[in-house]
Amino acid sequence: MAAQLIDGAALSRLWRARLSERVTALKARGTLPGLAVILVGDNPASQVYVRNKVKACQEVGIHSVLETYPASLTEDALLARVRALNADPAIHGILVQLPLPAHIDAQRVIETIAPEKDVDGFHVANAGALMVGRPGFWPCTPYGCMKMLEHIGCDPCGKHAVVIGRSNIVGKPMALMLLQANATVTICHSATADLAHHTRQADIVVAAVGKRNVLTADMVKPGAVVIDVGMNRDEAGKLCGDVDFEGVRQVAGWITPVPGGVGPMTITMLLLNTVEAAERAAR
Ligand SMILES: Nc1nc2c(c(=O)[nH]1)N[C@@H](CN(C=O)c1ccc(C(=O)N[C@@H](CCC(=O)O)C(=O)O)cc1)CN2
Ligand SMILES: [Mg+2]
Repeated sequence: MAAQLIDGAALSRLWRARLSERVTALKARGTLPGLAVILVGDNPASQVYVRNKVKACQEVGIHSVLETYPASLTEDALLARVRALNADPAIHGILVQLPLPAHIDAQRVIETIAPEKDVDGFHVANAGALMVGRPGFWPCTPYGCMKMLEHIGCDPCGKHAVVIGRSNIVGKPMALMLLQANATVTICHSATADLAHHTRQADIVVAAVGKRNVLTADMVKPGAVVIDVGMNRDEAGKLCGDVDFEGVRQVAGWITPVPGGVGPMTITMLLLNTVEAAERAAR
């Protein structure tokens, strides 16, 4: 039997309806949640993502401010903008769209965002909070994956989860979230000797490499939950993930599509973090 689909767009609609109610409650108490979105340069994919973020804010009643700058913006100028937003009481969340132009030190920019406004969850203070299990902000993509697991009733406790990829924004935080949920976690990466050996043992596989067909049907245990974080283009220019979807869906128990899977949930978790930031500020 073919795998069941984990519909990230539908789950997003559910979450966004709940978030609208939290925004209404905040407004009634005199707080309008505010998100600042900064885009530097003209990366076409980034332009789509920030536009979708602004649109999603409108949907749930969050006030958003989009600031766009040319790729020639200096690092100092960007840091000055971030510091000004840190001091702005109308702004509860600050997001700097990645990637940044090569002359800007992205990590330095992220470390300049006040941790309590770092709704991307990329600041070391938030990464550290996740590491030790303290409250903070969780990075949106892996957070969205956890919500998808919860939604299908997949409790990671006691399960073997294999995360393919070790980036700071997806792979590493994903592994920590699964560990916090009491999964046995294996992290695989470009130097892993026999990837299939690991993935075949997994109850949950998260593919977050940025390369097509990293996971094929022969690498998956029957019934496994497969989450595809990849965002690639095939030869025809069609959007696809890291997973060979047509093959793997014949073996897996659950699978996320691309598009319409993890992507929409990433934006929804940004909304959740922003509402949470405003609620914390209003306490
Ligand atoms: N500051 C950040 N930068 C980046 C992040 C991030 O979380 N914070 N993640 C990615 C890009 N990203 C969000 O910014 C993102 C990527 C994709 C989607 C999405 O909804 N994808 C759709 C398809 C969209 C399309 O048609 O191109 C889908 O999967 O259905 C949302 C957010 C890197 N940068
Ligand atoms: Mg750089």
